[in-house]
Amino acid sequence: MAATGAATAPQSPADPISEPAGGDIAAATEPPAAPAEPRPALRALSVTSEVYPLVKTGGLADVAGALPKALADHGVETVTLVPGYPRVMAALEAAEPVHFFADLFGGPARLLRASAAGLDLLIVDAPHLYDRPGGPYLDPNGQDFADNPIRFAALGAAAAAVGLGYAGSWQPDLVHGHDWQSGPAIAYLAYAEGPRPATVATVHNLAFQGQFALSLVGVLGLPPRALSVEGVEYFGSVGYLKAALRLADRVTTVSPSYAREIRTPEGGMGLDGVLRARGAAFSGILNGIDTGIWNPQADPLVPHPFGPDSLAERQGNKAALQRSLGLDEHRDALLFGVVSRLTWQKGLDLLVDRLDALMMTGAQLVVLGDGDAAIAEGLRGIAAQHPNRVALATGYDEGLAHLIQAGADALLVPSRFEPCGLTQLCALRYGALPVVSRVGGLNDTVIDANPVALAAGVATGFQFGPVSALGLEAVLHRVVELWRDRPAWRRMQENAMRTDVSWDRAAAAYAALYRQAVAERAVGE
Ligand SMILES: Nc1ncnc2c1ncn2[C@@H]1O[C@H](COP(=O)(O)OP(=O)(O)O[C@H]2O[C@H](CO)[C@@H](O)[C@H](O)[C@H]2O)[C@@H](O)[C@H]1O
Repeated sequence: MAATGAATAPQSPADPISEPAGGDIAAATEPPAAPAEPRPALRALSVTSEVYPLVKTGGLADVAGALPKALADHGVETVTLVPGYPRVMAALEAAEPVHFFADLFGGPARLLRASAAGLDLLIVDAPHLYDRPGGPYLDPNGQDFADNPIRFAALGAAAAAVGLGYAGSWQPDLVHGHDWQSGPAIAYLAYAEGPRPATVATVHNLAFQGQFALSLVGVLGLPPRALSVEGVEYFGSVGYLKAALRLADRVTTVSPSYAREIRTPEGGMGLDGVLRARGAAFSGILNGIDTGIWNPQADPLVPHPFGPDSLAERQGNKAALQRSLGLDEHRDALLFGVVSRLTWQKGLDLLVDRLDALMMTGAQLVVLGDGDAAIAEGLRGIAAQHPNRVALATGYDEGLAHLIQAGADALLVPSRFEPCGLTQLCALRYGALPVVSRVGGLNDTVIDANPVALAAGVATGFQFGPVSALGLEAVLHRVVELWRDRPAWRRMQENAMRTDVSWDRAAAAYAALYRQAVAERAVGE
């Protein structure tokens, strides 16, 4: 594959990141240089398949949306590269073309520079790949787009073009790729000749690996040596996530506990060996949440704002939540909430299994979620038996998600594995005590109400393990027991709400990691 610059650039689709004939129109149209401003300490290109609020299917979007703002306080200027899906294109106010690709995997494409929702964006406007109905990955029937490997290879080719400095005038010091969709970006940069930016790959969920037929290698335009165990080859196929984990200068995941778990054969989903081999280049940095959006004292989606010193106000939100879903408006009924994808990962089948036991305690349950039809069916069945005590809301509903956090007494997250988890962080901030399995980031963010933590006054929620229906039932009984002691419950709510769940610490850690990676690359070159 060509490295940088037009001089070496063939025009074959199998070499998508080489300089196309269109050239750099931004360079041609830019006004004369203004007096030099101090250059920001570090420029990062974030490569992601989703970013809140433009396009979201899960927590990756939240992270990609919030991290740039938090990094700005740590001397990092971030530009976010996303595919030009219809909903992204529709959100752009003013977009400036900064580069043309004559042929980006089967059609012409443009790179647009724009801002939207406070984000500085580069958009891959490739209608043949992204302008279609459906979500970012699935068609309207819920099937993966057959050309997903190509769609995200194109994102990677655009990332590499920006990273290598021949797509527009902005060039990053570092490229930060998220999940398997950014594997090609990391691979193109790793196999580029000449200087390149440092690279960081972050795993938000090891279960999604982007594994495709070996024949794809020819289409990607990677050099033959890429097809080895040291490169993109993964158990006889092409592995996008594997490539990122193997080839990025630094690899991170979203909590220290998950970083430990996925280094083991039990938790590593086939990639533990690759991760162990990275040694100290692989680490866990705990996610935060956007505390501007998730602020119970000033949340436009919450009818009764409240803080740790005005917890009584929460009662109005609980009543509003019960009313909106047709539950009895009992203030003393312990109201559990769930906001989640309904999947095996999230362990909600365990909840279905134990719902009868929960009903016997007199508690109420509100579930907002979408996904597995069998889990939804199980919940619907119980809701039909207890219409005034159990409600299931399907679909994606931002307003209801906020109201559940603000009105439920406890939030259930019984995940089988959880890289970090964001809903328990929102729950801490909103005083809905999180009830979580002792895995991954759930383990790192919730302090269990065991006798020692209660005596020390530091408990913020409930943990259970092992992750089983019986384990869940046991913790539900502990929660019900503690609910009877309202002063203790209230103390826990105050602790929970005072927990620092912001991005600040994580942003400092990412900024430090970026600087190390950039410094090492400079030395290595
Ligand atoms: N029906 C619905 N309506 C409205 N909002 C809904 C919703 N269902 C879910 N959400 C929202 O979607 C987000 C889900 O984030 P999570 O971190 O809990 O899970 P996810 O598994 O998608 O993310 C993966 O990536 C993130 C980010 O790194 C990791 O924290 C996580 O462990 C990993 O599995 C939250 O903001 C939640 O409020």
